[in-house]
Amino acid sequence: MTETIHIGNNALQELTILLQNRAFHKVAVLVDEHTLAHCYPQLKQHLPAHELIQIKSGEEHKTLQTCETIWQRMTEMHLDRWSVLVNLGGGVIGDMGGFCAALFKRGIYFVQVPTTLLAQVDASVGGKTGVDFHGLKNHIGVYQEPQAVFIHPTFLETLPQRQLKSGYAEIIKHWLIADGEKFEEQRHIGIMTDDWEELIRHSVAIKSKVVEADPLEGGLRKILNFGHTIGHAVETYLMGQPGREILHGEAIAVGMVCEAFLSVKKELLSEEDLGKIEVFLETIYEKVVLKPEDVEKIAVLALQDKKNSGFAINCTLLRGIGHAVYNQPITLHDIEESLRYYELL
Ligand SMILES: NC(=O)c1ccc[n+]([C@@H]2O[C@H](COP(=O)([O-])OP(=O)(O)OC[C@H]3O[C@@H](n4cnc5c(N)ncnc54)[C@H](O)[C@@H]3O)[C@@H](O)[C@H]2O)c1
Ligand SMILES: O=C(O)C(=O)C[C@@H](O)[C@H](O)[C@H](O)COP(=O)(O)O
Ligand SMILES: [Zn+2]
Repeated sequence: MTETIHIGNNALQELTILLQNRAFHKVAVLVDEHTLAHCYPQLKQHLPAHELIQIKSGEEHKTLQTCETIWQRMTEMHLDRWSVLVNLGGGVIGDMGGFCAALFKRGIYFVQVPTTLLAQVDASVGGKTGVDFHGLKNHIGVYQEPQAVFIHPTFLETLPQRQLKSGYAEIIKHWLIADGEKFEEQRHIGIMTDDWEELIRHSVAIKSKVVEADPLEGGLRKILNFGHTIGHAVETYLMGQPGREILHGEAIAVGMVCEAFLSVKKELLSEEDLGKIEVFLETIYEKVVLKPEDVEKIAVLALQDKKNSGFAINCTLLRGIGHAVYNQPITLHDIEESLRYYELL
């Protein structure tokens, strides 16, 4: 089933219509402290009677422990199987809220109301839900598509610039795997764009088409994971180093440089295209400082990647800008070489 996706400043009206039509027994809204302050005041005008579940923001709270808190609140509210959880937040809220709804009483309904650029262009679409496990990214989870997705670009007005940039990395990823012309056009504009809605629609269209073709990531959907084999390893490794944590999109930007480097090494991508990708990403993201002693510890984390077959690391690489290829075998040595390449840039 492909979820219904509403994009635009009438999206919240569409949410009202859905809730009226479906007449869910109970409505609960999952927020963190920032979305409670910045987004909930506008959302609540579009909701029937409902209750709030508030959790702390941040990747470090995307855990089974937080899920227990959410499930306890859902139990206290006596949510039944005809209730709905409205996830008002970024990818952490959406992934964890979707996971909690999918497992509670073997599954209640949920809808995504993404409030970060990253969630609006990527996380809210496609039904990947879950939590981190001892730092391993999305190690525990299920595929469960929401009833619908309501993307309200106005929510981005209160999003900090660093978070905006984090989401922009997933937009760049979509161009690199599926639209080389868009990459070529936008790399000269950069993040100064003020027409987020057009870029959101373009990204959602790319992701939706891939998810519709391969919802459970048997093959093609792995292209949406470009930059993530190494990006997730970097994100996990730095998450465990107090003061060195980086945002998901920042880690994926590192991963995209490294996996583009390996695309050249595997004679898929040209040196010229690697240069274009590096220059564009360098103009947007601060260099993530990696020390020589980090490299081997980061590389081994890629052995847990969900695209792998046993201990064989299956990476998504680029056959050109706008053309991704999945299930490309790489080694720990390849990953270490790519990280050292990044380190020396
Ligand atoms: N399921 C998927 O397909 C998918 C895709 C991409 C990323 N993800 C996951 O998404 C997570 C990252 O999501 P994220 O980047 O949205 O981070 P996030 O959910 O942590 O939100 C980022 C920060 O912005 C705050 N915030 C949210 N909306 C705001 C607003 N409108 N105004 C002001 N502050 C606001 C949050 O409180 C938080 O502090 C990662 O865990 C990643 O693994 C999932
Ligand atoms: O939807 C997908 O498929 C993606 O790979 C989107 C990614 O941007 C996202 O970070 C996803 O959560 C990563 O998936 P995972 O299976 O590597 O945890
Ligand atoms: Zn991602």
